[in-house]
Amino acid sequence: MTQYHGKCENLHGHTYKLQVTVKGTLNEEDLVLDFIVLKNIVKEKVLNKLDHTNLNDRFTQPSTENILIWIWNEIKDELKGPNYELYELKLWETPTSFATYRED
Ligand SMILES: Nc1nc2c(c(=O)[nH]1)N=C([C@H](O)[C@H](O)COP(=O)(O)OP(=O)(O)OP(=O)(O)O)CN2
Ligand SMILES: [Zn+2]
Repeated sequence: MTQYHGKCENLHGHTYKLQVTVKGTLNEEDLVLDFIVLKNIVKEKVLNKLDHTNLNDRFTQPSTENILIWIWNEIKDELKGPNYELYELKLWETPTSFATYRED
């Protein structure tokens, strides 16, 4: 992180884990949202843009918090359907360090 003092100001990598939560009601197939559709949106809008890139090229400060806000803005319109909407994001930087983002 560029705007951080401590061990994390040095260039380093993480194996992030992202959890996307959608809320809604059942459709005519008794699904809120097909997992396959959800995964394709996340792949196209998030993973293809961030995975194996230098996050410092996209973010002034690649904190978990800033990355979450960016992901939210990338997928919130895609995840707005007649019966569902984006509810919450959770992003793990390490198995023990994570942040959660929601707009209430
Ligand atoms: N609120 C936040 N705090 C920190 C963030 C962040 O994004 N938001 N990021 C970092 C660093 O990126 C750092 O890599 C993470 O630190 P840490 O959890 O200590 O990760 P380690 O892999 O070094 O874990 P160890 O438990 O020390 O092995 C810092 N803070
Ligand atoms: Zn880090």
